[in-house]
Amino acid sequence: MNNRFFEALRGYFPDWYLPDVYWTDIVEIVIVAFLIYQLMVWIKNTKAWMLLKGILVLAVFILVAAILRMNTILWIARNSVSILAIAAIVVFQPELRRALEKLGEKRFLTAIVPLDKGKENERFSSRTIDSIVDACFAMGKVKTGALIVVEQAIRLTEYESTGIYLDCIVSSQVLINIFEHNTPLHDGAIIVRGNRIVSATCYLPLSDNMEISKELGTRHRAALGMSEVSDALVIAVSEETGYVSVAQGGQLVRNVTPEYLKESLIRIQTKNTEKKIARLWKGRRKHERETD
Ligand SMILES: Nc1ncnc2c1ncn2[C@@H]1O[C@H](COP(=O)(O)OP(=O)(O)OP(=O)(O)O)[C@@H](O)[C@H]1O
Repeated sequence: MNNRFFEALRGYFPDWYLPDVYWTDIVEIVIVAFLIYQLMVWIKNTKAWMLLKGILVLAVFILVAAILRMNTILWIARNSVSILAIAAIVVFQPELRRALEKLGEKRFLTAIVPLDKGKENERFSSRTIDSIVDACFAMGKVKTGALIVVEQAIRLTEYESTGIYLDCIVSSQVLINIFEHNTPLHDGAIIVRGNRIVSATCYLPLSDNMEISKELGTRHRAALGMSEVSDALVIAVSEETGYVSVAQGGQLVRNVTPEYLKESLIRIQTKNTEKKIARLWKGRRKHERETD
């Protein structure tokens, strides 16, 4: 069909050069366009944008050097390309890691290869959501600082190990107790996995985002930093203002309402696909029985 189409087109435009296009070529174009788009989005959302601007300035400088035949500069440029490439990989290691992790996070991968089946069971309940929301706003009211990391698909083992190992069910009372001033566990962050608090006093990576408000200190910087290097949802309760803030995907939303926090938590509550399929299947069977 493809060939017939191009033959007909060639008949109409005999002088035109029309290459043979197969469906694989179209798929290839779509894949490449998608990859370029993702790369552009990645560049826009990370420090890579600054790098790109730097590369452009360097490229213009080298072009001018080439036009003016400045051989020493050209020799330096030629010999430092590989060093610069390695330096870029080192500097952008967190972003590159995040990009690869994001690739593994994609739902289509887990839909085809159910690698994360175990994680499905670790989804948190609505009771956990209510406990977190209640505790955060209760702590905010009395200006008790808190930092809560709600783990998602990416395991936070390396951060978990910086704190004190715990294994207890999430409840608002436990959360309030952990962050109570002058208690051994109040400093640092807690990590919530499923319905359990797995670690307290954890040290999180600090964001080096220059755009973050100067009035925010290290607690909020740590919340943002954690959200930049993982898919976790991080909640910070300010000791200074009592405001509850939410960081996710490198974005910090300050002074959120209980409804906003609850909705954010519901959104990340892992959907149990198995249950869904079972429910659909059950519904179908029921329907079949009724129509029998
Ligand atoms: N890297 C980190 N990882 C985990 N917790 C951290 C980290 N840095 C700071 N914190 C927590 O934040 C507390 C200090 O908060 P700081 O006052 O500097 O931040 P802030 O953003 O101004 O918050 P607040 O509004 O509550 O004062 C520390 O006592 C500690 O509990």
